[in-house]
Amino acid sequence: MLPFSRVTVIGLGLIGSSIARAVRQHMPTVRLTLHDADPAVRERVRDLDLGDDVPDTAGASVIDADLVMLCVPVGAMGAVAAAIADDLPADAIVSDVGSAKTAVLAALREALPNATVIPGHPVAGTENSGPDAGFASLFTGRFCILTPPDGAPEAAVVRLRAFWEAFGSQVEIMDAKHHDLVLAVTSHVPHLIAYTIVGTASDLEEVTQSEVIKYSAGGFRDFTRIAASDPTMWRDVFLNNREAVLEILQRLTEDLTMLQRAIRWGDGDALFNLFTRTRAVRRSIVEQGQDDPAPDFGRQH
Ligand SMILES: NC(=O)c1ccc[n+]([C@@H]2O[C@H](COP(=O)([O-])OP(=O)(O)OC[C@H]3O[C@@H](n4cnc5c(N)ncnc54)[C@H](O)[C@@H]3O)[C@@H](O)[C@H]2O)c1
Ligand SMILES: O=C(O)C(=O)C[C@]1(C(=O)O)C=C[C@@H](O)C=C1
Repeated sequence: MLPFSRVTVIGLGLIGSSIARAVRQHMPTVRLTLHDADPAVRERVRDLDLGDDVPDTAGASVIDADLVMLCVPVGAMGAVAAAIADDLPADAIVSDVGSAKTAVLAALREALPNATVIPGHPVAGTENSGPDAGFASLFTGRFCILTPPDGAPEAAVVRLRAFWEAFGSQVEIMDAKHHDLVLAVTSHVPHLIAYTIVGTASDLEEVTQSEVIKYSAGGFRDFTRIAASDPTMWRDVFLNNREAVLEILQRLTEDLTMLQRAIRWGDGDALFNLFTRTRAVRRSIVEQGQDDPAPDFGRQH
């Protein structure tokens, strides 16, 4: 049996449009209602025929929903929740896909104090944005982390888990604060490093823009992919996961200083030992199949 029969997705960019496509593919009988604040996006979503209905207001899109999935930038979650508050059915489950969880949970609970709110985060994405960037298999073989607050109804968590598992995601349950620390290490600070190195390279007066493009065949090219990620989304992630990001940045700064000293004083052992350890990390990720864009978690889809 399907966990939900009337799903509303608000925010039809990369993630929202991927969810819409995955719902169509894996749950074709679900009634799918889609809304985006941007009229051009709504028009495109209608052209792409991603849902059954594309109302012009957020309120109208949730009137008979049993699941409302918020797929807007983290900084817009509170405003969207406030916009649907009057029209949300009492038994609907509200979830989201935001990359930071503590701030989103607080914003959703403030705007929707009586609703069942179960935040989530599919750990899957690309550097692209908008309704054309989405694809149905984005979540297949990827983790989706749910961060239910204390006292969240277990039945609601079970239904949301079933929703993501239908897309082939592996669902994990985590405390929101712990999520934010883990993701600061594995996603947020790595993006900041990519933004920094690409920014530094393009600022260097001795190196021209054309040389940056010409010689970016190797590692730098991988950084440029990450540094092409959506500016609004990432501005909001850093402003809404301040504490954890600053804590990890402090650690990173200390480690960089240690490396600076090793290079200055010719301490080859320190460099060699670190690089040996990091090579082992990469190899264990590859062995676990996590470098594969769609590892098989042993489930039939
Ligand atoms: N891009 C990724 O790799 C990735 C991965 C996992 C989670 N996320 C999270 O998913 C969310 C969406 O990211 P995305 O990459 O799909 O962004 P996106 O820029 O592709 O799409 C966001 C959409 O939200 C719409 N929007 C903005 N404010 C709105 C509002 N107030 N009401 C209705 N619609 C509004 C925009 O018009 C846009 O169409 C973010 O919270 C992000 O942190 C992103
Ligand atoms: O592969 C990418 O382009 C991503 O950045 C995806 C990525 C990540 O850091 O892993 C980015 C943000 C998310 O919240 C989840 C996934």
